Amino acid sequence: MQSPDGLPKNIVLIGLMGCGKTTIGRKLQGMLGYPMVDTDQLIEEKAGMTIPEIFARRGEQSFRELESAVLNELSAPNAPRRIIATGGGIIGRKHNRRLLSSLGYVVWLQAPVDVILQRTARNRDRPLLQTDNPREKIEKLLIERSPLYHQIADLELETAGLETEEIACGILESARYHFAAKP
Ligand SMILES: Nc1ncnc2c1ncn2[C@@H]1O[C@H](COP(=O)(O)OP(=O)(O)O)[C@@H](O)[C@H]1O
Ligand SMILES: O=C(O)C1=C[C@@H](OP(=O)(O)O)[C@@H](O)[C@H](O)C1
Ligand SMILES: [Mg+2]
Repeated sequence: MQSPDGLPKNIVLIGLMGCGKTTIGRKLQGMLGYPMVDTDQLIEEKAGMTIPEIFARRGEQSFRELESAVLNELSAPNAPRRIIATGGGIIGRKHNRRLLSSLGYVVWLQAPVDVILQRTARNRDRPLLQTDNPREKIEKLLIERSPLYHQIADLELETAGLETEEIACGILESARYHFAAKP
């Protein structure tokens, strides 16, 4: 499929909490002029609760079920082109990884643990980090999840020290090159 902006498919943002998926997704929406969706926001709409409320009242497994359901919906045939920001744990399930890969150009946003800690300390809306030792939790998740992010990433991008504008421009340039090489 050809497209005038050189991006025939969705852009999918993956990576650990605090790497900037939601922020960069919004930036790309402003630059590309087509909609961005965030799986976390769709989950909250579906559940009628915030993410901390879902974790507290129903537990993480229930959150993961909702996450998979939302991803299935985004994968419907003939769904419009979008920028898709995901939650950091969406890659845990094999079926989710398969869907994400087929949805489009998958970008793994990265940041060092110190930067993640700094960025995520600004609010309390990430239940997995509401522990006595969030650093330990981030390090553990990074070890567990990095191979899974790597499995499906078309692009791996270090974000520390970069402005959001630079990151978004870098993604667009790489995506266009990717689709030009593999139409
Ligand atoms: N490149 C960046 N430079 C500085 N701060 C950033 C950058 N990307 C994201 N942030 C900040 O980090 C925090 C977490 O970003 P967010 O987009 O919510 O991450 P994610 O969706 O991956 O969890 C936000 O406060 C955001 O403004
Ligand atoms: O890493 C995770 O398992 C999670 C990441 C969060 O999204 P962000 O990565 O956007 O913070 C959110 O989906 C939920 O709190 C669980
Ligand atoms: Mg987010």
